[in-house]
Amino acid sequence: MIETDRIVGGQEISDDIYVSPSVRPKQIHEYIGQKAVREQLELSMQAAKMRGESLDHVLLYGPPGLGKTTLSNIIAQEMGVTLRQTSGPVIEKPGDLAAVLTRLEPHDVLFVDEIHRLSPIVEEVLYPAMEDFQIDIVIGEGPAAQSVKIDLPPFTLVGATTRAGLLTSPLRDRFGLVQRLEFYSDEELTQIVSRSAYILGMEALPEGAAEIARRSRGTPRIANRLLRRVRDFAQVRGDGIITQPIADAALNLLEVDSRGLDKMDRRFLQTLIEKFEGGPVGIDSLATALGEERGTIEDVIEPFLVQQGFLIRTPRGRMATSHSYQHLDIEKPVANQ
Ligand SMILES: Nc1ncnc2c1ncn2[C@@H]1O[C@H](COP(=O)(O)OP(=O)(O)OP(=O)(O)O)[C@@H](O)[C@H]1O
Ligand SMILES: [Mg+2]
Repeated sequence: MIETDRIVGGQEISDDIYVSPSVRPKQIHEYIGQKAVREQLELSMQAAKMRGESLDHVLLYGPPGLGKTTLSNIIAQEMGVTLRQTSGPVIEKPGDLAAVLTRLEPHDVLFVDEIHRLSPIVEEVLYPAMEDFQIDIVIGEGPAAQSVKIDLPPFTLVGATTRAGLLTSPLRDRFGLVQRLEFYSDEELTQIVSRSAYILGMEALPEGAAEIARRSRGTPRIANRLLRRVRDFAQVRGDGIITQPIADAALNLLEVDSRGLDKMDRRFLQTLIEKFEGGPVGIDSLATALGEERGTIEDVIEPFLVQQGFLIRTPRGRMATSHSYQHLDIEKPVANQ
């Protein structure tokens, strides 16, 4: 099974809490990369401010650890308003949502993480709240029950999800700004690593930062995590300075390979190649062979492998690319068509 504290996983793990708050960018100019998203948001925020209105509702989606929470904090900061945070699974009943909404001040940002996990009855309450800044709540029970309309101050809902495909279309349609966060380039991640090292008072040479960046799977959260591990190694086995050879040795020890793949990724590709002749094979057969849940494979393993060209998803199933064979050093059989 996949360890929940997978070192190259995009999800937040216990280890991250020591580093994330201090290195999290607070202003938009500190937010590295995601140029298109940043430009769009800056424009919309400026326009909203000029009109004295609240910013349109924003939906941020993309794999974990790419900076959705960070960006929502920045939006509130740039708009000069308070950020209220909650998440889909936390809001169990319509009343929970009503309580959050009625406490908002004009133009506040309400951040709803994992918005795809809102229950349908809660979602119903959200529609008029987003559209007309109004909610209908039911007071009392049985025949005496009464529906009451409550006006809300204009606010901005920032929804975040790793699974945009799971959003219902009425919810999705109510966001004025829908932005997809992309994996970061090696150059952008190098900047992120260097910036974090500086903030944390570490000495990292540019090649050392670049080595960590290359192995961080396009994900700032992973880059910051690997940086901390490399620092430990540098202190114990070196002189504390993060050089390229030190970063390389530390990451090899952690079994994060030159492309950022870990044991789990390699096992996935190996199974696909060795048990299924490289595919195409259905996701369910692969899941069974690996003893993993289908959802985990789809969310946690595949996106990065697809993005890096190790894997393709076809209507007939998953297929390993020649890139995979090369990376695992397995000879690709000549097709006999
Ligand atoms: N553009 C960026 N520039 C610099 N650092 C960043 C950037 N984006 C994210 N980070 C760093 O990566 C860490 C993870 O980001 P964040 O918590 O915003 O991810 P997320 O997309 O909300 O993930 P999740 O889906 O797990 O909620 C942050 O602590 C921050 O330090
Ligand atoms: Mg988050």
